[in-house]
Amino acid sequence: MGLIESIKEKAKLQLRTIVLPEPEDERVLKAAQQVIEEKTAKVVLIGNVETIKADAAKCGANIEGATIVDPKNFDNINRYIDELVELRKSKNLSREEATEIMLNEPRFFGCMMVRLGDADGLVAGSNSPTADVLKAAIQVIKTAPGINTVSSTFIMETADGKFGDNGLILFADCAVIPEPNAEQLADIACATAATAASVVGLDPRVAMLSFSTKGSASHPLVDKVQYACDILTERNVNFSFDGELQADAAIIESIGAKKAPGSKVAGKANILVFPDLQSGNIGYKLVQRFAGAEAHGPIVQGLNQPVNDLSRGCSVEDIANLVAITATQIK
Ligand SMILES: CC(C)(COP(=O)(O)OP(=O)(O)OC[C@H]1O[C@@H](n2cnc3c(N)ncnc32)[C@H](O)[C@@H]1OP(=O)(O)O)[C@@H](O)C(=O)NCCC(=O)NCCS
Ligand SMILES: CC(=O)OP(=O)(O)O
Repeated sequence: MGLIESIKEKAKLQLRTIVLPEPEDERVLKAAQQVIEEKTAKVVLIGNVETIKADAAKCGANIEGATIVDPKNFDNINRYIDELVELRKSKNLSREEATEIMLNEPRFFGCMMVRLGDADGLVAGSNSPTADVLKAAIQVIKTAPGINTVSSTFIMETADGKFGDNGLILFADCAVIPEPNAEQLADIACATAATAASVVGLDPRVAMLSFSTKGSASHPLVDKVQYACDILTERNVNFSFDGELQADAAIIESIGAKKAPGSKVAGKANILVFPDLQSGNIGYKLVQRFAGAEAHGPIVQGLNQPVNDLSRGCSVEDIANLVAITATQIK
């Protein structure tokens, strides 16, 4: 059974409730139909009931079985507004501003459904930039206890099975932190190792990427990655990691052996931690488009409850797959 099939089997057993706050996008409506048919989750769509039904009819999506929640006609709206005012007290958010957000920003409303237990998780981003989804998630859901850093990972399913574990390899962070410092890079490594183990069932081998392998180049940017490795050593983490490594040394056995002899990770990494968001985001899109890899995510890490983002270039299948992944992240 492939990765997504096995995740869907797990999701079916739990039948969680997942919010899709962007039903104005016909891919979301078609994905809702697929999720309902595959029974991987219960679906909540946010918006005006008549509009959503008309849009679904127009694009031929059968969304029977989905629950439609209209914030403008929602019994519990005052509770949601009060909660947002409380959460943003330190930012002096007024009740009027909170009301405006809850009525008109479905990603915030959807995150509040999750926070207050009216839904289990949320998937958005097909019709909005990542920053909009992340802001709603970070402000409403917040980080999990003891976690400082929200980051993300893509599960890359490469076609020929040569890289990672039978073709499965995680890339991080490709969506959240533009310029991570060494501490944040170490947090990204820890979070991605946890996702690899819990969502994909991998034994993590983390390569901390750079344009240098083991001191082959000198630059403050290389120092940052080396320092992140020192932090991981200090933390005494329970997974294999090595760095700094170039990408070829991380994934090609013969090159890893030449550039980083004796490394437990070089040549066989199944997690690549990129040094910043420029390299991470560009890197995942090139592998997805040039190599035809499936890119599942970005799976957001470090939040107290699961909210996952999509690329605006996603397919109906990508949305349905991420709904299943989200459903299995719920504890
Ligand atoms: C993630 C992102 C939206 C956060 O921006 P921001 O302006 O700091 O967001 P907010 O002001 O809503 O943050 C709310 C709080 O979360 C904190 N926060 C922001 N990013 C965080 C992170 N990665 N982890 C933990 N906390 C974070 C902020 O410091 C802020 O704290 P405060 O309320 O105590 O002041 C921003 O870093 C971003 O745009 N990232 C790039 C997204 C992107 O374009 N990706 C490329 C395509 S996928
Ligand atoms: C993750 C990502 O790059 O999202 P988008 O393509 O929507 O910017």
